[in-house]
Amino acid sequence: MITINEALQSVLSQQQSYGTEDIKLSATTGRFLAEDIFTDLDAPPFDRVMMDGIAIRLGNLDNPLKPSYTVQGIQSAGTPQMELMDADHCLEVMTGAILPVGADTIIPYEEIEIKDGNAHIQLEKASKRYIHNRGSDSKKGEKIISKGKLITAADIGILATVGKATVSVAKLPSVAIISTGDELVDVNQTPLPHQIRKSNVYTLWSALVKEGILSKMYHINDDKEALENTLSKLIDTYDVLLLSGGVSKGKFDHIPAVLSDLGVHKHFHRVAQRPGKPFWFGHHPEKGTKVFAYPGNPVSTYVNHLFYFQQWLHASMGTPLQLEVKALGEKIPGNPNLSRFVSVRIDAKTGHAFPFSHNGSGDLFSLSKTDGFLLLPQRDGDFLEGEQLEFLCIR
Ligand SMILES: Nc1nc2c(c(=O)[nH]1)N[C@H]1C(S)=C(S)[C@@H](COP(=O)(O)OP(=O)(O)OC[C@H]3O[C@@H](n4cnc5c(N)ncnc54)[C@H](O)[C@@H]3O)O[C@H]1N2
Ligand code: MOO
Repeated sequence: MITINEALQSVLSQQQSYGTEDIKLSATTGRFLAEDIFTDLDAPPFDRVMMDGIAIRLGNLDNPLKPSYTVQGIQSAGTPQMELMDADHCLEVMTGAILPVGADTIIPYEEIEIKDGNAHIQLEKASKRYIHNRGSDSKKGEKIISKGKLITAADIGILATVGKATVSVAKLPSVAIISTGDELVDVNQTPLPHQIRKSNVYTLWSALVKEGILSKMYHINDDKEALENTLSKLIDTYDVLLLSGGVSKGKFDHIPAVLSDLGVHKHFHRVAQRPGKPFWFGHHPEKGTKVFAYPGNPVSTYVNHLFYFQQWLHASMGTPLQLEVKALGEKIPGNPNLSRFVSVRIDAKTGHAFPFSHNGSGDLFSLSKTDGFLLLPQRDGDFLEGEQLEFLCIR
C-alpha cells in the first residue's frame, strides 16, 4: 500500500490548467488571478486633503502661523481644484478633496474658529501638513498584485480602484459528484428501515462552492451496467468526477472494475491512512478526466476531498496550497503503519488542537463538532504536546 505522500504526489502529477476566462469583477471572490495587475494612475491620484479644516500657504513648517486668515471659499471632495489667492487667505477644505493650487498645509477645524469670514488660529505652529501626497502609495504602472493570487475582498477593492471591471482568472474545471449505493435515498425522502439519506454529495457540493465551483450531482445504484452507462457519459462530459462509495472489498463495490473497464487509468487504490484508506484515484488518458473515488463513509469522503482534491485544484490553478499548521494539545502515540487524520477542536485561547473521540469514519455527526483534522504522519515516535502538525480546517 502506498503512503499518503506518494498518493499526494501521484494526484499532484495530474495537475492541469483549464485555461483562463474574463469575468465581472463582482464574481471574482475566491478565484485565481490570471494576469498581473498594474496601477492605471498614481495612488492617490492627486494631493489629497487628509483632514477637514482650512488649507493655507505656509511654506516652511517651522514658520509661525498667522493669527487669522480670510476665508476665500470651500474646496469640497469631488469638486475641481481651486486656487488659493495668497498667504493671507485660506480655503475651507474637506477630507478627500484635491489640495488647492498654492496651498501646502491643512489646519484641522479643531484648531481654529471661523467667525465673520475669518479663520482664527489657536496654534502657534502647524505640527504637520495633513496632505496625502500624489503617488505616495504607488506610482502609475507599478505592479500591485501578481498573477496566481487567490482573490480576496481586499484585492477586489484594489481591482476596483485600478478600473478592472472585468478580470482575467484561471478557469475552473467542471465537476460531477456521484453518489453510489442502493441504500441511499434523497434528502426529501423518508428512508425505509434499511436505508439512509445521502449526505456526502451535499458536503462535497458545498465544499466545491467554497472553491467557486458549481458542480452537478448524480446518483447511481450498485448496478454494474448502470454504473458503466452513466459513468461513461460523465467521463465524456466533465473534467473531474468525484465519486463516493463502492471502492472497498464488498460484493457490490464495482467502482474500481467499472472505471478500469471504461479506460480510466488507475494511479492507486488504497493508501496507508485512516480514515479514507480505500481511496481510488485515476485519470482517463485520452479524455483527460480525473477521477477521485472516495470511500463512502462520510468522514473518509470529506477528509480525502480536503486533502487531495483541494491540493490538486490549487496546484492546477497555478498556486499550490500551503496547508495550515496547528500545535497539538496533548501527547498521542505514534503509528508506524498509518498516517492519521485526527478530528480536533481548536482551543480558542491557546490555538492548540485537541483530539476528541467519536464513532469512526461513519460518524457523520462528529463533523459538526470538529474544527478540522490534524494530520499525524506515519511514524514510530510519539506525537508530543506542542508539536506543529498540518491541519485541514473545516470551519
Ligand atoms: N472487508 C473490508 N471491508 C471494508 C474495508 C476493508 O478494507 N475491507 N474498508 C472499510 C473502510 S475503511 C471504508 S471507508 C468503507 C468504504 O467503503 P466503500 O467506499 O465501498 O463505501 P460503501 O460501502 O459504499 O459505503 C460505506 C458507508 O458509507 C455510507 N455512504 C456511502 N455513500 C454515502 C453518501 N453519499 N452519503 C452518506 N453515506 C454514504 C454507506 O451507506 C456505508 O455505510 O468500507 C469499509 N469496509
Ligand atoms: O478508512 Mo475508512 O475510510 O475509515 O472508514
